[in-house]
Amino acid sequence: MPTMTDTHAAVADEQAVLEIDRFNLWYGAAQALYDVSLNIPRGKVTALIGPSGCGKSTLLRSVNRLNDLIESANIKGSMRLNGDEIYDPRIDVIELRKRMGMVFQKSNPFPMSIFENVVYSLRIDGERNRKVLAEVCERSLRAAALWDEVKDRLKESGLSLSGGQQQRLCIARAIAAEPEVLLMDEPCSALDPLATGKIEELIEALKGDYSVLIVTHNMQQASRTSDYTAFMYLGRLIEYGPTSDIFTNPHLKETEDYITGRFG
Ligand SMILES: Nc1ncnc2c1ncn2[C@@H]1O[C@H](COP(=O)(O)OP(=O)(O)OP(=O)(O)O)[C@@H](O)[C@H]1O
Repeated sequence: MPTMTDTHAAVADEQAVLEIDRFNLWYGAAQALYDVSLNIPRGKVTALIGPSGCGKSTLLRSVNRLNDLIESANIKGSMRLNGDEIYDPRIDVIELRKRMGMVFQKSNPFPMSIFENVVYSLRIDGERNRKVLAEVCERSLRAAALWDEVKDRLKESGLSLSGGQQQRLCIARAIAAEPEVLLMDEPCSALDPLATGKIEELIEALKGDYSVLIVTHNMQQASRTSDYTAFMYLGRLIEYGPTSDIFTNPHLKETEDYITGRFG
């Protein structure tokens, strides 16, 4: 197994929103990430793929420091969000997390109305202007491709929506906060194919306006929705490049074996 990442030259043409530099993570004595270096481009969708247990979720959760909540976790290395060191001991983690959106495997609407779910981050920041709240709500629901389905029921509970709608509501809530990067951890794994298709279309539509880093088990999903793909194996980043190249013309045999289903 190669210990150096094969990063395709095209990645260097992109402007990075997130720079991950020789990042290592241990759970107690067990190392889960080894010297991972990758730049996540601005305004693009980047997919993290790889077999179960290779460290995809660990890497994603490290970006917004969710791994701080795990006592046994220790890190070495650097991550920068628009130039700011994420692991700077002086950084305010709450403020840092506000700069990122996070969408989990299982949708997690708050037990409140659809409207209040979407404008939640603005409420936290003390926004009271109804016109502003209504505008942000509509814009975010439109961006999350949910507006037409819910515009007449904004006062109903977010929990009254279908699973797929709930996941789009969570994306709308994340978008409303204008995140610098949107992190998605297998956002379709609990959804049926129809709802999955809608989320995939939505992710495609977010390109350009948003920088998305998405963990997925599903290679078709990675190839359909992402501009760049990073292949991880056993805690290492093996190959990283434009999605079309990774899927049709990978440089490494390990990547080819994985994407053609020979293991994983
Ligand atoms: N909280 C934890 N404590 C100890 N070990 C952990 C913890 N979370 C993950 N691990 C271990 O770290 C390694 C990477 O796990 P991780 O969940 O990041 O992989 P993954 O690629 O996201 O897997 P999957 O696709 O199955 O979700 C695995 O060996 C896992 O058992």
